[in-house]
Amino acid sequence: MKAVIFDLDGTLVHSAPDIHAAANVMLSHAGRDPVTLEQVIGFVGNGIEKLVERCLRATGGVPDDLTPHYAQMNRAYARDLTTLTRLFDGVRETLDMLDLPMALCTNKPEIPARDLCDQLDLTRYFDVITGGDSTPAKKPDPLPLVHTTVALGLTVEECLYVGDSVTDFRTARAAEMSFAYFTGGYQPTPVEGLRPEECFDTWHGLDLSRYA
Ligand SMILES: O=C(O)COP(=O)(O)O
Repeated sequence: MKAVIFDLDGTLVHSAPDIHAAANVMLSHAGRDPVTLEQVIGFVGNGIEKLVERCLRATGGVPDDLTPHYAQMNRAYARDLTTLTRLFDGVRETLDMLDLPMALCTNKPEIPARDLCDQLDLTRYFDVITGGDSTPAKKPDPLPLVHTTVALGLTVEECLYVGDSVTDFRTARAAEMSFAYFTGGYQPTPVEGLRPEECFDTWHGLDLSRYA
């Protein structure tokens, strides 16, 4: 293994509280009731547009024109990207100890992904940051992961992808890349087709080389 590529939300950072706050600002502008943090945790992972759509569906239905709701969500989220967002315990120690090139491949749009990393002092770890709008397709399409690999100057066989969701798992499988599943994130339920030895539930003392 020559590099490790990480998912962001629910894998490295517990970002749902800020996403939740922004979603409720967006919903209040739309005249809707708020959603709970637990609902939002279930809505994260397929990009901000899907999250907005899922919030609106859960509170009365999806309007024909989603554009103003996306804009409202993006504005509210950009204001408070890291007010409530924290690294999962043990993440920084793992990143500090890993003596390999590292990259990010998230469905969060690239600008907020980069800003969040800057604000939490994460940017310096990553040679490549691929957001949900950095390529024409989002995960679970393999394109963003393959793009990240190529940008690292490596092949898919030389990289490990680390994520917390079925979407991440399917992305890695579609790209034919090794995968490690963090079960302490946003989708703790077992995934069909995932071998138990590919799972870990804590970042403390983690040796990622065993998943390669
Ligand atoms: O859905 C999002 O916006 C981001 O989710 P991800 O970091 O788990 O890909």
